[in-house]
Amino acid sequence: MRHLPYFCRGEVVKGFGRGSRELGIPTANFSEQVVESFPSDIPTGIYYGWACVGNGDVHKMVLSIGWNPFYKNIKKSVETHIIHTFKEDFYGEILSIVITGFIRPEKNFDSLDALISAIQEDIEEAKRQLDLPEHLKLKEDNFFHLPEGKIVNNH
Ligand SMILES: Cc1cc2nc3c(=O)[nH]c(=O)nc-3n(C[C@H](O)[C@H](O)[C@H](O)COP(=O)(O)O)c2cc1C
Ligand SMILES: Nc1ncnc2c1ncn2[C@@H]1O[C@H](COP(=O)(O)OP(=O)(O)O)[C@@H](O)[C@H]1O
Ligand SMILES: [Mg+2]
Repeated sequence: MRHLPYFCRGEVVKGFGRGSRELGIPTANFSEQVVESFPSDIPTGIYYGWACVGNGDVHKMVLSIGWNPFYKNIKKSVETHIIHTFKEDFYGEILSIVITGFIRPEKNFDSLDALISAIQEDIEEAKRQLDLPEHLKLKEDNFFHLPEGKIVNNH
């Protein structure tokens, strides 16, 4: 895919609160400004890559870009589920991500359980793909060691 790997950094803001409450899968949502900075021709859908909160460790992640057809959102969102258990929320912190691969387009589902199962499969797929050398090497990218506070999107 032409835009990948895609590097992005931005503040974590509040979404609808459904990720943890309804799905049991929290997603760190980027601000509208960061969502608008994404290339308009990057396909909506589910991606995987690496993520780090503030100056923390780099973890595997899955990412959703789009309108969440199951919930029929009016505004496009970019949401990262970090494959790691955090002790606390991190609203207001700077999240740095590199998107390295595409999994599938966004879909609608007949039930909440079907959506949750699909996301769990995405997480397993992301874990497998990110262990491959071509994706693993981006975990060590200098992007994750830039001085904090500097907002850099894809450069
Ligand atoms: C890996 C992953 C895959 C997702 N796939 C879909 C999808 O196919 N269709 C959909 O409507 N929403 C999908 N979502 C988005 C969830 O609906 C969304 O994260 C949830 O509504 C939480 O939103 P919130 O952050 O506003 O609370 C996906 C989210 C993740 C992390
Ligand atoms: N592993 C994780 N991945 C993403 N966010 C997490 C994780 N663990 C805790 N969080 C916290 O949960 C919040 C997301 O939960 P969510 O229910 O999706 O709420 P919101 O709708 O406000 O995005 C994140 O902003 C972050 O502070
Ligand atoms: Mg969220």
